[in-house]
Amino acid sequence: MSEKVRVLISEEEVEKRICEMGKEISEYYKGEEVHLVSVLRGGVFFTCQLAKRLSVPVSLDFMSVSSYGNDTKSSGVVKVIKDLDDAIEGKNVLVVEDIVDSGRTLSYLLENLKSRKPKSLRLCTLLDKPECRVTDVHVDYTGFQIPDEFVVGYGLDYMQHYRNFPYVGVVELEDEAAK
Ligand SMILES: O=P(O)(O)OC[C@H]1O[C@H](OP(=O)(O)OP(=O)(O)O)[C@H](O)[C@@H]1O
Ligand code: HPA
Ligand SMILES: [Mg+2]
Repeated sequence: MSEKVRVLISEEEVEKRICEMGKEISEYYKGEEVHLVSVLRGGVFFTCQLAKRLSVPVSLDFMSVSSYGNDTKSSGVVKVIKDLDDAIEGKNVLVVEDIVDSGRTLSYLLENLKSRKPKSLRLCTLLDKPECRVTDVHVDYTGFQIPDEFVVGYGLDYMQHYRNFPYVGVVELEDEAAK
């Protein structure tokens, strides 16, 4: 098997949308500070781009969770690989993710963070696949709703590849033997 990547959302579209999201989020937190919790590894590209578009004071921390490993299907088990460095009690926490798919990762993570008593807790995702949800997750800010296709780029990987692509693309698997 080899794979091809078809562009789904161009670099220009992604960056234009992130600017819009930055304005909306800055408006919401006006007069307050926001503490971004970036979800490694996938969320890091979107976090950097979004953070540059926020006009309110920003602080930043990272948490690493994983449930896909090298598969295109969720294992169903969310593993914490790295916890936050700092406490979030009393902070306005905005979780920044690349994608909400089955919802398992974010449902687990939001419950986990809620128990640490932040002042507020909201979720921002670049991509959302609403039709794939197996667990309810409330998303406050969505960049794009996309269909049920496995996507890469802008932080998202297939077998750890393509995270650095500046656009969002769909992975198309090609059977070498069928050629
Ligand atoms: O809604 P879900 O079905 O839970 O899927 C979404 C999660 O899956 C991916 O992470 P992954 O577990 O692949 O780890 P990674 O970010 O390190 O690639 C993605 O970055 C989200 O965190
Ligand atoms: O569509 C996807 N692509 C890459 N990683 C993912 N993790 C959940 N859904 C996806
Ligand atoms: Mg992830």
